[in-house]
Amino acid sequence: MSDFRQRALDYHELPKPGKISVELSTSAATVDDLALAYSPGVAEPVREIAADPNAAYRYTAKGNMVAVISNGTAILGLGNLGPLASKPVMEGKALLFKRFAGLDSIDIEVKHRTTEEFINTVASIADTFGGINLEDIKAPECFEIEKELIKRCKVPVFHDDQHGTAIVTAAGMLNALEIQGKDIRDIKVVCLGAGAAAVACMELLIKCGAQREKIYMLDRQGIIHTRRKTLTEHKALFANNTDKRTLEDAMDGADVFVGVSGPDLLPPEALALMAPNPIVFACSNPDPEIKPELAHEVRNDLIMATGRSDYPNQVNNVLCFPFIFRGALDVRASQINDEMKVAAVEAIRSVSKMPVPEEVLKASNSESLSFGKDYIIPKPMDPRLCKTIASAVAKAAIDSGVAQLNELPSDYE
Ligand SMILES: NC(=O)C1=CN([C@@H]2O[C@H](COP(=O)(O)OP(=O)(O)OC[C@H]3O[C@@H](n4cnc5c(N)ncnc54)[C@H](OP(=O)(O)O)[C@@H]3O)[C@@H](O)[C@H]2O)C=CC1
Ligand SMILES: CC(=O)C(=O)O
Ligand SMILES: [Mg+2]
Repeated sequence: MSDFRQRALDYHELPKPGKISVELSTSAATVDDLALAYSPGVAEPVREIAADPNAAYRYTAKGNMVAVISNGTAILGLGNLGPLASKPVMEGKALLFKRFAGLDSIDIEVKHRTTEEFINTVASIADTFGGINLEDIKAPECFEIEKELIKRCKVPVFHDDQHGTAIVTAAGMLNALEIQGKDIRDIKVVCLGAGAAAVACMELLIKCGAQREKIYMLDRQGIIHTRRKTLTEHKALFANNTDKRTLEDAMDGADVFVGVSGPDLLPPEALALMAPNPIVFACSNPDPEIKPELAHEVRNDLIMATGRSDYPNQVNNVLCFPFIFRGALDVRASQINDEMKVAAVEAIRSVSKMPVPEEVLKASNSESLSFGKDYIIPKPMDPRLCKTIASAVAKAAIDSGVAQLNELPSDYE
């Protein structure tokens, strides 16, 4: 067994199995404490909440609690391995919520037969939480699930693989284009993958100025084009009126490659076909579409990013979901809308241009980091991310009319 594999297994097993636990937030030492916490005292907040559901924010942990919910149908790039196997990833997301944004989070893995059954299950428990983070649910079901749950739930529902990934990709891409001297309105984009992450990433890049007809999206059958039959609704939005059919056809002269598909799917020969000063976001986890070492061997003019922590330029939704929920929950937003997403993109971009604090250099084993080809996006452990993104998101929620609280928390300024 490789050393890293054993270390990863030990990390999850020891000192006790898993990565999260529940801690008490108040005293439960004496008879008097128990009389307040449980019977008879607990009846008082029960009555308050029965009279006014908003009182749950005052008397329970709801307002600082996010559920991470999956059915395990698209676990990272590992595929459909079922709900239970997704648990380490979902516990991991809960760990990241707590570590980076101080949000309490619990993972819930749902076994279901139909999409409707999944939707009903989540809708039935949604009120317990301040927000719902959907994770690793495959396309095309993820689109209907999110749309229906947004309609049915009073708390924000956010499919992280769609929007968290899109926000971080857009932030990193706008920065990378600036460094490579390319205009988003002119770029030819290849997107390998046509699922949850791909569709949302390309839609957000289009909102940022990319042209739909210059995007070539590929699935397992090659380029999605207008003569293909039986395309799903979301793939059809990207059907390109082209004679190109293969990845190599699409890569010829491309400025940007976004990989949200699977491991080692970008051959070096295809990378060699790209235009000068290309941008390659090989975001599949845990193994990217091309290994950075190999990509740098083929091109010395590229900007290279992956979804992993152990290479420069980690384009990963961890840079978004803890902070976007922090901002949304702090003003009790009823949803996470486009205004809040765009605010998050700009906030992430702004942190990447600030001088990097010593503690971040230390945590990332770097001697220096400054905005450039190997630092297009901040490191997740940058303590400025939380305040910068959360406050931008909370302000956008207030300005766009979806916040129930119309003032930022006092510690934001
Ligand atoms: N870095 C980050 O932050 C994130 C990275 N990702 C990564 O993106 C990938 C996809 O995730 P997600 O969108 O949630 O999953 P989905 O299951 O929704 O989509 C997967 C897509 O990849 C395509 N695909 C798979 N294998 C191939 C192949 N051999 N050739 C071409 N296309 C292929 C599928 O094609 P088809 O439609 O034909 O089945 C499908 O369109 C994963 O590797 C995941 O780790 C996801 C979210 C965040
Ligand atoms: C990062 C992530 O959410 C994924 O790879 O699915
Ligand atoms: Mg995911």
